[in-house]
Amino acid sequence: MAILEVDSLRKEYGGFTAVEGSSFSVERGEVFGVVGPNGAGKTTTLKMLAGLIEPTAGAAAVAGHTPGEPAMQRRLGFLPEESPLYEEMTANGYLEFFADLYDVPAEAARERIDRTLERLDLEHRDRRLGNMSKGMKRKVAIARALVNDPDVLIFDEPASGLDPLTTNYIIEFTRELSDEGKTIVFSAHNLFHVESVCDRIVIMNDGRIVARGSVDEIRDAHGGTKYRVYATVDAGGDPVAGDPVDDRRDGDAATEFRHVVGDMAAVEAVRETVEGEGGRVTDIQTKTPSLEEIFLEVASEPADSNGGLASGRSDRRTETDAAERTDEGEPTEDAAEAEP
Ligand SMILES: Nc1ncnc2c1ncn2[C@@H]1O[C@H](COP(=O)(O)OP(=O)(O)OP(=O)(O)O)[C@@H](O)[C@H]1O
Repeated sequence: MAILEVDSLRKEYGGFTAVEGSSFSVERGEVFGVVGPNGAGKTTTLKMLAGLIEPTAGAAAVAGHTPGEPAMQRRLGFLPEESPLYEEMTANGYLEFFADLYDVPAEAARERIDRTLERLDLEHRDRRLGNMSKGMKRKVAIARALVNDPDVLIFDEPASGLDPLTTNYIIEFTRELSDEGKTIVFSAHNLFHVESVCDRIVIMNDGRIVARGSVDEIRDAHGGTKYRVYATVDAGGDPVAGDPVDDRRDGDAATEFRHVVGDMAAVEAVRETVEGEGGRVTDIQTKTPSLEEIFLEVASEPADSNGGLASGRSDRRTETDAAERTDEGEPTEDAAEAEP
């Protein structure tokens, strides 16, 4: 059952469209990744879900509530990309302060804070936040997002700029939270982590969703596994009956080449051609594209508003946006970007 629904979200800043036609839903207990290059619209999307900024058009619902409603805020934990903390406070004092804001009874708050900081392996809890390392501060910010024991967590770049050990800790912690039934939506640049922890993802580019699904589904939709067939034929022979090959080395006695094909039937066709020329296949290797390779491919292609790839790139500053606004009502003003 979907706990988070996003329907045709759009966000404009002045004449600039930062997010356009964004629709997706997240099931209870899922880890859902929002991926994309710098400026793709990830933070804007997450802020709209957290109720920190108002969409220009479209709607979102978290556990049945509109972002920003007090009932939703109680069920949501948000970790902003930048999380300035009150430098003079200790980690304990800071987290107790936020627990109090959420009306968590003092004893329950103490237990929750202790447990979370223990799991995050945060030492020196009575050290001033201003004297903590970047990684320690990030852990405190994560603990703050959990202080109200939310069902849904929205993490914007939870491990950005941290060392590999701390990063792994945070990614592992995210996985544990999901195992406990929490729903997590997070954005990240590290695609290896995204691939290792996310059930499903959307890839955004230029404000639009350009691919969606599990990493495997996206991989299949973008060519899936490829087969590299290495073969040799006598010099002068025709390696694959006129098909252009990807790599070819002409020697005095033989021509060696590599041909990349998409399925086993094509592999067999190459083999038959090669053997028909008196040559032989010397090796066959499978090549599965990494999420990074797919990302680079889709991030350079235009998108339609449904998350499929389309033929025409939309200009994010088009006049047609103005026409759309007239149909859908006046854009609303941004809510103040305050911390929740
Ligand atoms: N308050 C704002 N006013 C005007 N433009 C904005 C504002 N916030 C974001 N933008 C623009 O909207 C676009 C999307 O920004 P957003 O921060 O959502 O991207 P992002 O995918 O999170 O990028 P990054 O990976 O660099 O954090 C960018 O071009 C950005 O400059």
